[in-house]
Amino acid sequence: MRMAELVFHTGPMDSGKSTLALQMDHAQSAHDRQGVRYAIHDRSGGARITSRIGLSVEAVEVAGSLDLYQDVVSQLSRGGRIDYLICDEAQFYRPEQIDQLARVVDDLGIDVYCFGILADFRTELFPGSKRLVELADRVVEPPVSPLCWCGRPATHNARIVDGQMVREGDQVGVGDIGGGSEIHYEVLCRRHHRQGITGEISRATLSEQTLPFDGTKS
Ligand SMILES: Nc1ncnc2c1ncn2[C@@H]1O[C@H](COP(=O)(O)OP(=O)(O)O)[C@@H](O)[C@H]1O
Ligand SMILES: Cc1cn([C@H]2C[C@H](O)[C@@H](COP(=O)(O)O)O2)c(=O)[nH]c1=O
Repeated sequence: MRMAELVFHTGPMDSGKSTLALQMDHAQSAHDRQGVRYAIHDRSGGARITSRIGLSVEAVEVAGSLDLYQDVVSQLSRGGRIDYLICDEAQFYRPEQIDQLARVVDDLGIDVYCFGILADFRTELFPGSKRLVELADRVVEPPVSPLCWCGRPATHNARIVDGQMVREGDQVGVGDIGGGSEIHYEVLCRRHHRQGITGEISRATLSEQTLPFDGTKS
């Protein structure tokens, strides 16, 4: 018999994690398997799992005080059936909550699929992601990697505040990729994350280089 497992799907922002979470939920539920979806700090602002590809579904909000093991047990004791959990934005879960998820797998035989980014804009691991790497049966990268402006696979998340890439600030800052808002994110390769060269800086540098050498128009 197949053993239940704790799986961590991790990649940078915009790598299709929420899309995959929704696809897995859809695929599992198609065969009468019953699942519970959990999420926290979704970009939509609600208790939802939201994919940039346009899909969005309701989820249970993971408050900091929520004991995920007890939550599952209480749903089962009310007569519900649970075959799997889908846990999005798992980087924001507390490490204790990841331990509770491991217990759901081991003691209740329920599959737990987690999705989240590994590291923050400073390249430091989120505590929840660190615990997932420590406990997961498998750590899986999404099949499609987003690209840095230079064409290399993007592996790191940069935070942009008022147009500037920053390296200090609160670890949690819910936001989206792409410009438009005061705080947003851009995915970069390690080299350009380390050098602090965003797409905007690269475009500005390139256009300066293509101006006539004395800077005047002919
Ligand atoms: N208009 C679009 N057409 C096709 N794919 C898109 C479109 N917009 C976004 N995507 C893809 O959706 C994925 C981002 O999905 P999402 O699940 O929101 O990512 P994550 O949860 O990892 O931040 C990326 O692979 C991106 O290329
Ligand atoms: C790098 C980084 C990201 N966040 C936030 C920004 C988004 O709300 C989520 C990631 O969502 P996605 O579905 O993977 O795009 O995390 C943050 O709070 N702190 C960070 O350092």
